[in-house]
Amino acid sequence: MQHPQRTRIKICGLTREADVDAAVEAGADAVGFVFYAASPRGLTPQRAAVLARQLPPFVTPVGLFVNAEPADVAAACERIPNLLLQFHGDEVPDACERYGRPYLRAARMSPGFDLLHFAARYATASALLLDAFVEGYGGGGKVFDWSLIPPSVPRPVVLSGGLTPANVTDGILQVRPWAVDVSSGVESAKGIKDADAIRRFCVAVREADARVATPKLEQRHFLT
Ligand SMILES: O=C(O)c1ccccc1N[C@@H]1O[C@H](COP(=O)(O)O)[C@@H](O)[C@H]1O
Repeated sequence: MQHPQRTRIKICGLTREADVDAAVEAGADAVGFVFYAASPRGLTPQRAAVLARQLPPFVTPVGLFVNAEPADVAAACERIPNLLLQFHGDEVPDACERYGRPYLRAARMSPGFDLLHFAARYATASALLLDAFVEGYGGGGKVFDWSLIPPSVPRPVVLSGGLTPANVTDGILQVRPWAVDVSSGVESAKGIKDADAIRRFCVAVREADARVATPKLEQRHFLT
């Protein structure tokens, strides 16, 4: 019997109305807005709020922050009331929890990184987003060695880092994550998404789902 899980899809780093439409039409569950001035995908809360108003119900806006000032996170939360937070810098647990909102915590994966210790430290995270360790915190389009992920992680896992329409099926079959997240792998230029690549990415995720028979990661707390 086919496993009932539908891998959730987040398309990150959106900056244009047309890209939001493309992500929604392709079936994305979440779209990410980067509130990090050093990123070529960086947006102001005002601009992100305009894009977020385009989202239909059940598509979640996610705000990505890298060591942001609390006032800046709060300002984004005020502009986009249903914003799910994603912390992608060096934020300690208290800094992630202080807004009283669900949050994703990015883990920068490299050999020797202790993901289980990280998961225990960020036990209040809605999910751990696993990205490759790169200079400049993320969005580098770099794949990490998926075998670094322990077979059982006590939080839902969002697989990220260098995913593309060509490798996401393998990633899902190998890791069996709760969700996948992509940015540079569906771009034609930094901050400019390619609608066809977004569509092919989502099709590749569904192909993987169709091939998944049993969950690999421990996610029973989610499936009950
Ligand atoms: O997108 C960015 O510029 C960025 C900057 C700082 C931290 C994270 C960033 N992006 C996020 O990194 C992961 C992986 O991205 P990619 O698919 O490898 O390009 C993803 O969550 C991006 O949104």
